[in-house]
Amino acid sequence: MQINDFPHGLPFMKMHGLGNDFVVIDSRGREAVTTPALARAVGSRHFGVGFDQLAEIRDGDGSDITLDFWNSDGTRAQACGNATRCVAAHVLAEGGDSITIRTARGLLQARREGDQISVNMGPPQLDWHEVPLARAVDVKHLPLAGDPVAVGMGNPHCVFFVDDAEAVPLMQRGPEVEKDPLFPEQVNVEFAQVRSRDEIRMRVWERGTGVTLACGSGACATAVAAALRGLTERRVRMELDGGWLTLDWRDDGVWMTGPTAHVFDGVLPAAITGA
Ligand SMILES: N[C@H](CCC[C@H](N)C(=O)O)C(=O)O
Repeated sequence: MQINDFPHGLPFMKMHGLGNDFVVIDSRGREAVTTPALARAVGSRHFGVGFDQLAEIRDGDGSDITLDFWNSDGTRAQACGNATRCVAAHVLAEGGDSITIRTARGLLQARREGDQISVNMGPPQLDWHEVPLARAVDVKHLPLAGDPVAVGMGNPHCVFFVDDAEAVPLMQRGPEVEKDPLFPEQVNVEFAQVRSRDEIRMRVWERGTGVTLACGSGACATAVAAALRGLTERRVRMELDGGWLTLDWRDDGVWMTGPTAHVFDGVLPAAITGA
C-alpha cells in the first residue's frame, strides 16, 4: 500500500513523552508512507497536526518492529528516545513485557517498568568521528564558548554545563550552536545544570525542530557528559521542561525510563497527505 491507497485518510496516533510530542503512523504490513513533504505538512502546528517528531512503525527486521524518525522540518533523525518509549508502550499493549526495535542507530530493547517504559538507547559514541564533527577536536573540549561535551547517541548532541538552565536564552543560543560549522550534520543542543551527584536540570534545542519540552536522546547524552566530566554518578534523575526521566549509563548502554502518553487518534485527510 502506498499513500494513494489512503484516499479516505491516513490513520495516526498522537502521543507524547514529557510533552515531547509525536505523530505516530503504524505502517506494519505495508509500505512506508512518510516523505519529507508529508512530514513538513503534518508537522506544521497551524496548517497540519504539529509534532516534534513523526515516528513511522514498520515491520521488524530481525526485531519486533522497525522505527523511522522525522523532524518537523522534513529531515530524518537517527534516534528519538521519547518516541521510542511511546511506540514501545503502544506495541507492548498488544502483549508481552519486552520488545526489540530496529532503528537507524541499531537494535534497541524496550520494556515495561511499572507504569513507565524503559529503553536501552545503546552505548554513547564518544569518538569525534562518530559525533559528525567537522574536524578532529577533543570532543571533551570543543572550540565553542562554554566548553561543551559532544556525545553521539546515534544522533549528535552538544552538552553545555551552566549555572542556571532556566536563564539560558534557548531561542538564541540553540540555533547558533545547531548551525555551527563544527557540526556538518548540525547538532542537538543541551543546557544542563547539575543540582547534585544524582540530579540534573536540562533544557534543549533540537536540531530540525527547535525548543522542545524534552529530548530523550539528549537526556542520555547529558547524563553521559556529566558522568564523563565527573560531575555526577552514572545514574541520575533529570528534570526537563516537560517532566522527569531516569538515566542509567550501564555496561550495555544508556537506559532511559519515563512516562508515555497516548493523547488521541486521528485521520490525516488527502489534502494533507497528497493521496
Ligand atoms: N526528541 C528526540 C530526539 C530528536 C532528535 C532530532 N531532533 C535529531 O535531529 O537528532 C528524543 O526524544 O530523543
